[in-house]
Amino acid sequence: MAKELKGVQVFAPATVANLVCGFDVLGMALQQPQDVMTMRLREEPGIVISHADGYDLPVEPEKNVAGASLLALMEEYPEKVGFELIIDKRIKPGSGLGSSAASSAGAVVGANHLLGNPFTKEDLVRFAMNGEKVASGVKHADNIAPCIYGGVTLIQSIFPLNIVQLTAPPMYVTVVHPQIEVRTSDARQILRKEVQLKAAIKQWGNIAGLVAGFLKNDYDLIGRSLEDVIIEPVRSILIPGFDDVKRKSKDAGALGGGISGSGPSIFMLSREEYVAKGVEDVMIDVYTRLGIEFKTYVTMINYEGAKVISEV
Ligand SMILES: Nc1ncnc2c1ncn2[C@@H]1O[C@H](COP(=O)(O)OP(=O)(O)OP(=O)(O)O)[C@@H](O)[C@H]1O
Ligand SMILES: N[C@@H](CCO)C(=O)O
Repeated sequence: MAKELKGVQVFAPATVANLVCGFDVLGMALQQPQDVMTMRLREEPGIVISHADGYDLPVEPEKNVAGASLLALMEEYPEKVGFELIIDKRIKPGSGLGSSAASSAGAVVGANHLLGNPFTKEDLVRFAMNGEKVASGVKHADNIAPCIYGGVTLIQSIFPLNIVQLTAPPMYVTVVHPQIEVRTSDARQILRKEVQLKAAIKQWGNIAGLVAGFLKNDYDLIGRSLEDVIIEPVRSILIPGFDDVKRKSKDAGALGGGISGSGPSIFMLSREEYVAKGVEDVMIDVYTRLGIEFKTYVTMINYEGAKVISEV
């Protein structure tokens, strides 16, 4: 009988990319939902992927985001190694909640642990960006970085990779995921390639305001800065109920919010739990009236990121 090699179970959190005005540069990790992944070293080199969930995702390493990320890691590891990976997705693919990033980040965090932690977190982000390239056609890190570091992260630059970990005051995050699929690759293709100077000035004022609001624990500034004049007006057309959810959530006391990643999920930030729960009621009401199936989460910022929870 083949001997069982070392294995681990990894939790990888959902993430909200963009954080409204910070397209491709800001992201936040959530406490819920989280993907679960079981990984083992193999005696043979190579990657074997299977799914413990009902999603029809590719198992070929170069087509699965987890496999593509591991291949990048293996290229920089000095010895030949092999991994077996069982993915149990709790974050639905195409949700806008960083489903692809959770698989990519979870896989490299698990592999690094199994190999004795030869790589830094920044290395792991670099490897996992190869998974995002498979999912969306572009190596962006605004989901990957918060998934690996936890909390709120700023991608100051992709090439060279420069990640800034931001502090942020405690906040509740209410999420509604209408059960329609918006692929990141499609949601990127509909964006205009040029931006008006007037819109750019508004946008970079908001990004700077949001970052300053996080660092100063200034909830009012955070709320005032949660505005996107470039991406949201184009993408929100793909999400039925978006304007209603946003307006009514703010009336219910939310600081603000917008599209999570490339959608269709919508997120709203609140300072108090009772407000976050009131926002959930608003979301339930809007989607029940529209007759669209949905799922909601009332959660908080996850400050830990993807982690090995046990050896198996
Ligand atoms: N292990 C995997 N987990 C999730 N998606 C995968 C995986 N492997 C390949 N994919 C592909 O990646 C795409 C899903 O990624 P996509 O970026 O569109 O969704 P998302 O990660 O939920 O959204 P967002 O990045 O906006 O938060 C699908 O086309 C899916 O087939
Ligand atoms: N920044 C990315 C996140 C989604 O993966 C986008 O909005 O397209």
